[in-house]
Amino acid sequence: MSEKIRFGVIGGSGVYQMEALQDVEEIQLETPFGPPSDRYVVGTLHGQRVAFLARHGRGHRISPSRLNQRANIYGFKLLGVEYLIGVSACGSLQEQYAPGHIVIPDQLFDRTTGRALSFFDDPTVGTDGLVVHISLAEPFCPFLNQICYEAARETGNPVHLGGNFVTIEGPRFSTKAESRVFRSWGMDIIGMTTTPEAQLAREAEMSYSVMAHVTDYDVWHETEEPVTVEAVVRTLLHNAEVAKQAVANAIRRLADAGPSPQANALQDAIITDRSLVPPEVVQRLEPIIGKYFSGK
Ligand SMILES: CSC[C@H]1O[C@H](OP(=O)(O)O)[C@H](O)[C@@H]1O
Ligand SMILES: Nc1ncnc2[nH]cnc12
Repeated sequence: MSEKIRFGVIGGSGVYQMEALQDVEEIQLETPFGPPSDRYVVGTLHGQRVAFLARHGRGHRISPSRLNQRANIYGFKLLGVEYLIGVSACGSLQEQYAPGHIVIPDQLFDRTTGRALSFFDDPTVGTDGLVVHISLAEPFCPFLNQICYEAARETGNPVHLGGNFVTIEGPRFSTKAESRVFRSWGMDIIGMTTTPEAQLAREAEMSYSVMAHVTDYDVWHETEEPVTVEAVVRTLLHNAEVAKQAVANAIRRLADAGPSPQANALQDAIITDRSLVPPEVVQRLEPIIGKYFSGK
């Protein structure tokens, strides 16, 4: 890959393309983890090269549990992405986060059950022999969160900086009992895809934030109907336009940004004696860990 593309965008429900990209080319990538959700669409926005991927594939064909999120993130890494913005539809668990609002969460709570959560924990692709424990105390990049917040505010749409985002396995929506428990735990918004996207981005040393746009009040609200796909889609049209505008503003604000603040996230995370890590493991994960083994 000759050209380095520093900025990436993953579009979720309702965001399957970014019309603002110019001089577009489509790139099909293969990864050691299999194929990403779709072809990457690379184009220019505010003078920056940006790679866009439809998280569920164009046409929304892949269920949250079946997403090959490792392939998606690995593909962005191959392209050279340092800053990655996810766009996600979410339910609200608090009255003040109303449908149509944007939330830039600062915390993540994992309630998924069956996903591949790490590049470094997969016997089927031969990563035995390398143990890595990243820090996820701050699961979203605080620097990028601030940029996304200001970028979203610029649209004039209501936006909240901070919030606890719970990721459920899906694909079903929650029961009322579950929704009430999440509220009692202090959760603010609910979705199905930010785990493991956020932690894989951290493992890949990218800055990652999610622009979560609220489509519904999940199922806890006394006076609102329980969430349905129909209700989500009704709100999506407005939300998707605001989110795309906010992402474009964020790219403009990132134009002069230095290297990602997460660029050394693996520095203190590799516990295995480096001389014992099998060369094939290093080779398979070269775009992610190569720099830590180049002097081996
Ligand atoms: C269409 S409602 C449920 C669906 O929407 C969200 O998707 P994404 O995060 O990709 O925008 C949610 O996580 C579920 O996958
Ligand atoms: N209520 C909800 N629960 C989980 N994911 C969602 N995506 C949009 N609304 C949602």
